[in-house]
Amino acid sequence: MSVIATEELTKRYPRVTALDQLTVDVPEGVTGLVGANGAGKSTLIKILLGLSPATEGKARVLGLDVATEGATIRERVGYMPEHDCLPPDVSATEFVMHMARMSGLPSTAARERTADTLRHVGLYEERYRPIGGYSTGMKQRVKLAQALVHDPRLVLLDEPTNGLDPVGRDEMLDLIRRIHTDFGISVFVTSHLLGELERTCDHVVVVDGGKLLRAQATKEFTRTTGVFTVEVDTNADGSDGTDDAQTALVGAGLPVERDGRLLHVSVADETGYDTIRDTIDGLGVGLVRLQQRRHRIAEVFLGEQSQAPQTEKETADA
Ligand SMILES: Nc1ncnc2c1ncn2[C@@H]1O[C@H](COP(=O)(O)OP(=O)(O)OP(=O)(O)O)[C@@H](O)[C@H]1O
Repeated sequence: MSVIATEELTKRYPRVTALDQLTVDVPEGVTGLVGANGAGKSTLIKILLGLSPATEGKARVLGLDVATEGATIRERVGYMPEHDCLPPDVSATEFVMHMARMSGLPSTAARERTADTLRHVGLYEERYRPIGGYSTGMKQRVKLAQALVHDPRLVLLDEPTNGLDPVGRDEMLDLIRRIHTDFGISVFVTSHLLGELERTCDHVVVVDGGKLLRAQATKEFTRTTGVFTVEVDTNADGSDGTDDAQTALVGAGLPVERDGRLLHVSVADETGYDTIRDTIDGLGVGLVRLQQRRHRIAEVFLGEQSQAPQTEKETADA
């Protein structure tokens, strides 16, 4: 069953069309919504929560119509906003407890759920300190906790890794994955980083300029290629075995591209794998790695997009 379904969804602001006839089905599981800044991701989330009306088209969340059933959607869905929105003077426990009570949980249940949820997101003793003194990573965890505290069926997370360092980002991505594996809650998470979604999501939806570019299972994006990566050990006399392996593979009729100690070997069919293995075996050199390459999501977009969402490398270079 779809947790989100839109049909020709359009949102026009006076000067810009933020969403342009977007039709997409989001299944249960973890789904990433990727697009460059301004692609329309936050606009879509606000429409899905029933907080902003669409100009044209329809959308349903958990089978509910966003135009008429916004309040029920917000009862059943958790939302983690992109921007800082936390009160600095209260503790995480007080804030998340307040949000739990606002969602209708009785006081004892709210207290228990608050403790469980803060533990799940990795906030322990710090949960009693005022939020104003928290690091960005801790604040992101509080925002995540308040989205989960009322045990929703679906959470919408808007750029949850924004402002985090690489370690913080990995921890957040791990937490997001576990929201689904541990609790069975579906996740719809936005990012402008393709690499993040590749690791975390079962499905990826790509938008550009408010239009749908692709919606696919992650494993279809990252399908295997006909290229094997080969790495060999040093020879018995201590010399690098890569030269010999390259010569032997080329001699066996296989096209080889060298990248330092790695040899990328293109094969036309299944017999190519056997040829590589037998050729290296014939050399008597140790095989360290023989691995079929998979497409990275970012590669799928090369040449396909005028303004591709950023890869992690592009962002790091910026
Ligand atoms: N309330 C608004 N009034 C006018 N234009 C808006 C409004 N909200 C968004 N826009 C415009 O709509 C487009 C899509 O914005 P949106 O915030 O949905 O993009 P986004 O993909 O979430 O990007 P970001 O990650 O930068 O927030 C942008 O051109 C933005 O300037």
